[in-house]
Amino acid sequence: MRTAFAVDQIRAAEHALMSRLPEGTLMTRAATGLAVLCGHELARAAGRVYGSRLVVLAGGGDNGGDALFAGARLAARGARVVAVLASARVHAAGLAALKAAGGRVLPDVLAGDETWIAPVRDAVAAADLVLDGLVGIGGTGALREPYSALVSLVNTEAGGQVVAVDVPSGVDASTGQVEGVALRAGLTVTFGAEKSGLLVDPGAEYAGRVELVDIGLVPYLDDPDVVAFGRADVAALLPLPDRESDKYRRGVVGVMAGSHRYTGAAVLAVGGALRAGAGLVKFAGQREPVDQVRVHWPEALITELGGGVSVHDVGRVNSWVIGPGMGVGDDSLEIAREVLAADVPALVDADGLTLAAREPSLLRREAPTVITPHVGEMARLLGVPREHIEAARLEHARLAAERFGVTVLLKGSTTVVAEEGRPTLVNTTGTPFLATGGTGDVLAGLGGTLLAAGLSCYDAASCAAYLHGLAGRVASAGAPLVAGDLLTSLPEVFASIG
Ligand SMILES: NC(=O)C1=CN([C@@H]2O[C@H](COP(=O)(O)OP(=O)(O)OC[C@H]3O[C@@H](n4cnc5c(N)ncnc54)[C@H](OP(=O)(O)O)[C@@H]3O)[C@@H](O)[C@H]2O)[C@@H](O)CC1
Ligand SMILES: Nc1ncnc2c1ncn2[C@@H]1O[C@H](COP(=O)(O)OP(=O)(O)O)[C@@H](O)[C@H]1O
Ligand SMILES: [K+]
Repeated sequence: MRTAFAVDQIRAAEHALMSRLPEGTLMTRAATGLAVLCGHELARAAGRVYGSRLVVLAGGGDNGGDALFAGARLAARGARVVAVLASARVHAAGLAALKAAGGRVLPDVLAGDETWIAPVRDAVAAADLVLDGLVGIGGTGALREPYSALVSLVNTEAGGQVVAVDVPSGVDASTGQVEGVALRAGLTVTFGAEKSGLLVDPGAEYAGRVELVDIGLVPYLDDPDVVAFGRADVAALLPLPDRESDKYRRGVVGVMAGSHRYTGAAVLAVGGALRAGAGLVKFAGQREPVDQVRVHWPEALITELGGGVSVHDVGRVNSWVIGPGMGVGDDSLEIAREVLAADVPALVDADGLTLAAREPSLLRREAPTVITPHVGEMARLLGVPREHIEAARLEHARLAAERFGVTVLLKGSTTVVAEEGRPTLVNTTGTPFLATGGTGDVLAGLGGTLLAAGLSCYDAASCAAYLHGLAGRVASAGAPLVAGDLLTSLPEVFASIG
């Protein structure tokens, strides 16, 4: 399991650790680790450290100090290092070390004219590696000048590897938010512990690959702010059938999905539930989706609603999945009320969430509830513009979890799972090829089966996101996928988790 922390947690741990060590020890550890990793990058890109070209961007805080000391170490190994100073108050000892090792300083960025632009651009374009020590965890708000101009220049002109020191400048280390410009790194070398903002978009996208340098902070950190499951975490939670299993013990999933317009949603949600290992799937819906589910999944038990047949006729289930393609009319609202009145865990998706935005009491249940909104559905539920949600996924997923008292799986480029009292989970599997109609329906079925098998909402949502993302990768292999391909890939994914 990967763990990540917010800036105030890092600061508290840093404070506790620093009080036991001679001054400067942590920066020495950080800069040493940074220089080693940059050395590897240079060896890979330029074939060697000696003679390679390095540009160090240094801001006015300790982030700049780290970069200058790392630059000094690489200069001592024969790299040709030039520094660009973005503040009048750069780390004095770091700058002195760089100069003593043979590093040079480029023309004054702060002079107030534009004479610095051409030499800095040429140096950045020719560099084998650019080291971003402008702003780290001390950054607040959108980057100011000249930082933002330097970052824009590196983003457009860098010909070689770009390495962010601790955090890409312009990315909020706690939230991953970017106001204005931020540095696009190929590698982020972070110190002590991962920062939450490196795991969640947009920050994660700017960070590139993340390498951690251990500086001894771990014993001083409290519970993580954010976690990411790995294969072993999912394997430990996934229920596997044993000799005593029968279909009822494995879990009976009720699926309420589809409508005459959206028949496919029903087929995909039932497929997701079956392929995740449900003992039994009971499908309830209108005639058209019923006909389609019958054709595609003879394994499902079917209840056709209407004509005096209601949700009660479905009988006992261990969990409900409700929403994909079910429609948002008054009939659907009545059905949603009946389904969500059941005292079993429920996963509410898609149209179920549009109905809940209209009638929030639908989500006020005693039994455990997972909601799986995409950004548009989340915008309706919270009444905020979707751009705000995309910019601050952690914040809005947590807000919805608190406001509705449910577990929230917010879908999208970074899927996050939020539940009060638990670290927010960030899913690291997946592929942008999942952005195609119907893939969310498969996820809903998958999550419903894990709930029926007895997993908590948090575990079911987190495992479902992980498995769904892997299925996307297997199905896509770099090419477009269709939602049905996920169902074909799921057996391989489950087998690989073992
Ligand atoms: N944690 C640890 O254990 C260890 C941490 N270490 C390192 O310390 C780093 C934190 O250092 P830090 O506290 O000095 O802050 P830092 O990130 O350099 O930023 C402050 C500077 O940025 C500027 N600035 C801020 N916002 C800005 C904006 N929007 N636009 C423009 N400028 C902006 C701000 O300017 P000012 O507001 O002063 O004008 C000031 O100059 C951390 O990331 C890691 O690298 C390691 O050395 C050892 C172990
Ligand atoms: N850019 C992206 N990168 C990775 N996964 C994505 C991206 N966009 C969407 N997804 C995933 O694709 C799925 C889409 O689900 P959803 O929006 O509900 O579609 P539908 O309603 O058509 O089934 C979700 O699992 C979501 O996390
Ligand atoms: K930085």
